[in-house]
Amino acid sequence: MQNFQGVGVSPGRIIGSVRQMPKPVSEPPSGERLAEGISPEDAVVGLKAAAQSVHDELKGRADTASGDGKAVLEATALMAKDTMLLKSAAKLINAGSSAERAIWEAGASVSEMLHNLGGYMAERATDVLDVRARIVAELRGVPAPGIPSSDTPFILVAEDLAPADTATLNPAVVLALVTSGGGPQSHTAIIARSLGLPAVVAAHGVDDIADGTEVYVDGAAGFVAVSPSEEHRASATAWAETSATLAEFDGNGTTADGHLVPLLANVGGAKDAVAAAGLGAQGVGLFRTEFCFLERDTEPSVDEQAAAYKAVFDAFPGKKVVLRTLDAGADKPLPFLTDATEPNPALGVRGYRTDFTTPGVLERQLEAIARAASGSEADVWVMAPMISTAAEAGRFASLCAAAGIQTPGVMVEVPSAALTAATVLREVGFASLGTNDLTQYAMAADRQLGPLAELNTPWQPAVLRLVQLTVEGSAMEGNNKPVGVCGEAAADPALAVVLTGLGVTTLSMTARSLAAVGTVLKTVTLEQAQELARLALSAPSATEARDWVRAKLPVLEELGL
Ligand SMILES: C=C(OP(=O)(O)O)C(=O)O
Ligand SMILES: [Mg+2]
Repeated sequence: MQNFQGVGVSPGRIIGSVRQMPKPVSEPPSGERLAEGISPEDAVVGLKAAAQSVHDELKGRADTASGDGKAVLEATALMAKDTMLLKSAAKLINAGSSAERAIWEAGASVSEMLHNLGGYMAERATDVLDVRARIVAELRGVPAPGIPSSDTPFILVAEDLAPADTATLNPAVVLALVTSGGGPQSHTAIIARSLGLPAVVAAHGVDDIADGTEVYVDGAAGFVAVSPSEEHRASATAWAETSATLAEFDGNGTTADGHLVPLLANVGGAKDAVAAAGLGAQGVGLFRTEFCFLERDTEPSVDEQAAAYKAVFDAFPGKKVVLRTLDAGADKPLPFLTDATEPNPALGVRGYRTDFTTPGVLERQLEAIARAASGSEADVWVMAPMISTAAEAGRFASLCAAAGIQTPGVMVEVPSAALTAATVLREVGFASLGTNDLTQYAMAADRQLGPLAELNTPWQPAVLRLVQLTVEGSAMEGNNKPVGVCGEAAADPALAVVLTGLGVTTLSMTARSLAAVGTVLKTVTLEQAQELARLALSAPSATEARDWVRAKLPVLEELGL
């Protein structure tokens, strides 16, 4: 039996068979020629056959899909038979190029042409690149790129997942996620928690597990075992039973003694918002607006943005919705705002800083938000990501005021903002702690890197101290501005108790975690939460902070959390 130890990022114990995420298709070498003995005619016939089978595969998946997914798959399937694409590839083959290189180059020119046409056509540009990669994979006889399609449920093993993979991940067939890379705050972890899938990241060596191998995954312990034992089977069955009995969130975030901590949801668009409202979220604490436009390489119009935002506001009439302005860059590139060649993107022009290099986009976004808010019944708050100084906070507040937005705020996710919270909060109405980035920057550890996963946990006492300083800063000079948490820390029930003890006013998380956090929070008084916060702050390491706090919360073990 072979075991792998990684970092558990989303609880759940399950047994299933592995499917590896295929490696991205590499570019055929420039100038690659037709192999000896293959005539251009034969190569063209081979190319057409490969294109046809890519078309048939995508079409087959479209036939069983529904909604947005169906439309995307149908459009991509058609692209595989696009005459312009195949004709220009055939021309290159006739001039001596290999079929792989020919379709690669033809795909690049068709994609560029669509991109230059703008509007709807420009959105098809990435479909062409997807299709050419699939055709090359078919010609090479290797698996198609992207999340494997399957009718039978499987455990997805990957190096890491990109935010865009979410769109094609079907939670009905993916049972759990395991990655060899990725940190606890990576997008794989965020996606897993939002889908309620057990997940383990930074599990070194799992890339070598063969497709079809049966494994046991424990998403709380960060453990993966090949050839599950009887004990593992019993444990997976027990989890299936307890997870079904965890009471639904009753829409009232509170400690045992009635100290209210509203539990809000993190959403990326209207679909998430509707689901979150259904799961009892008391509002939205983080609306990641960049998630509405991840596939876009042109700036969405004000009308288009207003429609996307209003659809989220409409899911929460009379409730608070905290919208975050575009947080492009680093792990979430948006081609119309970010420079893909930056040497160090996490420390680069991302979040609010894109306004330095691409002025105008933020103002147009604020205009769209104001328009959407004025036609909705939600209580809309607006915050900027990656604020580092009080001056930036002040400028953001002025831009909001100019757009008619009443409640400006900031994300506190850069340590400088936490350390100067008193002056930052003088400029704006509220703060929301982004513990994912706050951890990455406090520990100088890229949140996407598996080998740094141990550093990259919000249980680090240094991170908890920054949370405490932010809360203290907010109370100084009579500011008393609300300070919430919207990083992944809020979704960890034990850490949610600690954060409450540190004095944060709201906790925002993936809606799937509301029930667990709500249940555990109700088992402690505010005073007990404060005691646990002191305990965590005094720990010499993240592991001890977590272990010490968990030992005082036996309810976690009882619920399998
Ligand atoms: C909530 C956060 O923002 P994101 O994960 O989108 O960077 C964070 O950094 O904690
Ligand atoms: Mg962040």
